[in-house]
Amino acid sequence: MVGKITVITGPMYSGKTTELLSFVEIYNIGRKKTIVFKPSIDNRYGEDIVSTHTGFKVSAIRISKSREILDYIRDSIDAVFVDEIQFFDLELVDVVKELVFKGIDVYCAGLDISYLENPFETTAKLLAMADEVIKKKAVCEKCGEHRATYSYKIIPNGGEIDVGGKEKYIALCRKCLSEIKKQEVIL
Ligand SMILES: Nc1ncnc2c1ncn2[C@@H]1O[C@H](COP(=O)(O)OP(=O)(O)O)[C@@H](O)[C@H]1O
Ligand SMILES: Cc1cn([C@H]2C[C@H](O)[C@@H](COP(=O)(O)O)O2)c(=O)[nH]c1=O
Ligand SMILES: [Zn+2]
Repeated sequence: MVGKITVITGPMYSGKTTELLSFVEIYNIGRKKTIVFKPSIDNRYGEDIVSTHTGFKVSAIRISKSREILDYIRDSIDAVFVDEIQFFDLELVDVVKELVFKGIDVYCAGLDISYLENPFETTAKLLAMADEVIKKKAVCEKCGEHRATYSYKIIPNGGEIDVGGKEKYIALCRKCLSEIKKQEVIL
């Protein structure tokens, strides 16, 4: 038996973690054995927790390197969930392959592009391998339409890897992002 790969992607606030955790619940209701991982760099909500922006939380294992996932895998595990995949090293791709060939379903959630609009490589590679891709949109914080595909950094410092929330990033649609960029050129 082989497992399947599902990747949930989109900008910040688009509901990626909410969707990931709803799949965790579905497996748990079906009395399937699940395990959730997050990168140790993401220290926003405490050490051993994955949380949505609305505060819904589940227990998670914090890891620094993708390969550590394999240390926690037992024969009884039915599904593995990984949040914030954009922060993981590229070896996550091989780890995910190994898991699906063991018959485990793997669900990954994370940003597709940075605020500089560069694709996050680990997400991009997993998207290419996925059996199922769920692309989410957020509400644009400028025009209010449910069309936001970009995470815009309001304080343009701190680098491309920079953990944070609303104090640093907002969700924007393409039209509003292009308007803001035009203003940035004028200023
Ligand atoms: N601009 C926004 N668009 C949509 N939801 C937002 C926005 N800002 C805050 N939220 C809240 O964020 C929740 C989604 O949180 P979460 O699943 O953690 O998203 P993600 O993992 O994609 O950042 C929504 O249910 C909503 O309550
Ligand atoms: C756009 C962007 C985001 N980040 C960081 C900011 C947050 O800590 C996470 C994304 O969290 P979410 O669950 O999707 O809301 O990523 C970053 O480091 N670099 C970026 O360009
Ligand atoms: Zn907009």
